[in-house]
Amino acid sequence: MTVAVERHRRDHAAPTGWAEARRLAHALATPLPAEDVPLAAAAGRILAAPVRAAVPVPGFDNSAMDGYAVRGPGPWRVVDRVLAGRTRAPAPLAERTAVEIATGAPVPAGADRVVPYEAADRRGDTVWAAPSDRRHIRHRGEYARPGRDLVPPGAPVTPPVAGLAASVGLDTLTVHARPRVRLVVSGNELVTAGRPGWGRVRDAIGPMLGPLLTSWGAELLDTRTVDDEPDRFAAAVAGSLADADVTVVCGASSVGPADGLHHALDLLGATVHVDGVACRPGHPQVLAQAGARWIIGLPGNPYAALVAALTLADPLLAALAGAAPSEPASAPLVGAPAPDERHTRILPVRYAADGLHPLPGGQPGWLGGAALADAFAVVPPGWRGDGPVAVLRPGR
Ligand SMILES: Nc1nc2c(c(=O)[nH]1)N[C@H]1C(S)=C(S)[C@@H](COP(=O)(O)OP(=O)(O)OC[C@H]3O[C@@H](n4cnc5c(N)ncnc54)[C@H](O)[C@@H]3O)O[C@H]1N2
Ligand code: MOO
Repeated sequence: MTVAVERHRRDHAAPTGWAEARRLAHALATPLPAEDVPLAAAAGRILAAPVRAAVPVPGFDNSAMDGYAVRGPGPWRVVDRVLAGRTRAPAPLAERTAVEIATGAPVPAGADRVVPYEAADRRGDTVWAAPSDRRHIRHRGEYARPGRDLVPPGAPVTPPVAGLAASVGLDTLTVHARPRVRLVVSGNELVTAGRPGWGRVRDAIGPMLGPLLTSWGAELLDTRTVDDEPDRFAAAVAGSLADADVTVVCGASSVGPADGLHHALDLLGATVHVDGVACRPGHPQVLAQAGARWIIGLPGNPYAALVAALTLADPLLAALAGAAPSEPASAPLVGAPAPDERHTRILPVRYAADGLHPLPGGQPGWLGGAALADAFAVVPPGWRGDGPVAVLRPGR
């Protein structure tokens, strides 16, 4: 009870505005150190150093078409056939000769252009073609020279970035470490499998947040369940800090006698940056820091937990991974909710031709609306149904 009474006093502090909470969660954190990782493992990470060409691309003058490499005015006598994959240069072309050539094969020195098959007329060993300005030759280093920076630090490693890196001779990329995250799910009432008996509640947050945090770039260390006894709960949070950059706690963030997050943060001497956010649902959310470690407290109601994760976990993980804050899209909202002067409301919505339509089933304790949602509309305080609203899409 002492815990609850202390909390009531602190709870008079004004909550942080939703947009400000989101901004703080990104602005307060600095990126984790850089590491070199193989291309296959780099997708989704954020570059800590530029992608720098190690070799010229193309690596040698080569044909952009299947056809004939020719020299001088035609007709030309076909003297050889050059396919891709050879590692020695073909013999230089003499005047009025041609080689049959494949796309990507090295063009012999002296060739003026490549005549595609479609533009060529071959009879026996002789080939004719109309004059043309199109050369169809890709020159060594025309796309990139060694040492050229192609993608800047801070950019995400998309599949094309990985492909580009391979094309310029790289096997690894220098990226920021992934934030190591642990989920601590608390509640005496929780069960983690099967049909909950009377008085029991199935944990819905662990199965939702694990994949969500991973989609935001986290390396999920594990999910731990812990009961509500304050000292055991505090020990679980303290223990998690040993190896987790971010400990996400759910179901202990409010003001009740069993809501021990603030007690745990006091014992840790943590700095609390956000304690309550002016949004519905999801107001009992916490962002705290103990040294270089971060603690996020999410409410126990599952939809409220999702909203709070969108508010604090998404931007914090982005910042630790070295990514820019995600800029929400915006779209008109059709069917205004009742005005709320003080809170930002986060609604599950479906896209339609005329805009976003709120879905039923957005109660704090129920994921029915969220499960069918295309996205989540952010309705600012005092919104009266005019103009577009910001839209969040989990799983960027
Ligand atoms: N006097 C006040 N009471 C409450 C307030 C308040 O401001 N003043 N806020 C309410 C709001 S809003 C929320 S949200 C909850 C948040 O409470 P906690 O974060 O401390 O969470 P619990 O009390 O443990 O649980 C709340 C609710 O959610 C269920 N739950 C918890 N964990 C899970 C889980 N992993 N999966 C599914 N369901 C879960 C739990 O059984 C409770 O029903 O506080 C309100 N009270
Ligand atoms: O966070 Mo609570 O209702 O706002 O579920």
